Amino acid sequence: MIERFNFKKLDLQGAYLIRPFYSTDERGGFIKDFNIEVFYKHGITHELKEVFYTISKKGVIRAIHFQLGRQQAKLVRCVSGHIYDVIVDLRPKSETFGQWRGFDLSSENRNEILVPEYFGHGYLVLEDSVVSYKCAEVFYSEGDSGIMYNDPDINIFWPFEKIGGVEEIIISDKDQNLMSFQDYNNLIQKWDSKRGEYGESKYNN
Ligand SMILES: Cc1cn([C@H]2C[C@H](O)[C@@H](COP(=O)(O)OP(=O)(O)O[C@H]3O[C@@H](C)C(=O)[C@@H](O)[C@H]3O)O2)c(=O)[nH]c1=O
Repeated sequence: MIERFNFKKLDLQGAYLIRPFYSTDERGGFIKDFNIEVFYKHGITHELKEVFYTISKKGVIRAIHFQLGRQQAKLVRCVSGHIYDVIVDLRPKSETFGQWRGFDLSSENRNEILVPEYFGHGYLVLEDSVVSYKCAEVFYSEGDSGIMYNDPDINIFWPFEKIGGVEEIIISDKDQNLMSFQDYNNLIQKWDSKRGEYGESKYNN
């Protein structure tokens, strides 16, 4: 069995749901989740700069993260287990600013999400999981930032019932003290006046 790469443009402009190349035979399976030429053909021209993996127990929530400065587009896939993955459009000039979309990513469905620059990203772990990231920018610790997973303005519907309720979440200290969407809006205003247009150029910090 051979399944070719498949790219689905999402309604948050610049984001994609991608099914990797997959083939199976009597030995097992073969998955290719990135190929520069195929991605280029579909208009995704990010340079791959960094790859990392996170390992999480059921109930872990990592959200909603982004880098302030040195924007980092990333290709995210759950290589083992099952997560509920969420992207949030944080481009102030976008028609879908502040909107979120959620996706089941699992080793079974093999789906991956292309998270564009200026998006927030996070996930809830529904089964013990390993998640892979292929990033178009390196990690920039000074710019490491995020918005609270339960921000009332963004209002993400996390499937907490699948982990036994919200009281079961496992969350880092950092993620319990992230900014609100309102704070983010205020921050953007400051950037606008100090550094020019947000959303159209990469910052060099
Ligand atoms: C993300 C990252 C973290 N680190 C370090 C910082 C810290 O000491 C340790 C763990 O970092 P964190 O707690 O921020 O890891 P984590 O909460 O898994 O952060 C990740 O969450 C998801 C949702 C994303 O989208 C990623 O881009 C990233 O922000 O690893 C790096 O050295 N390089 C990296 O690229």
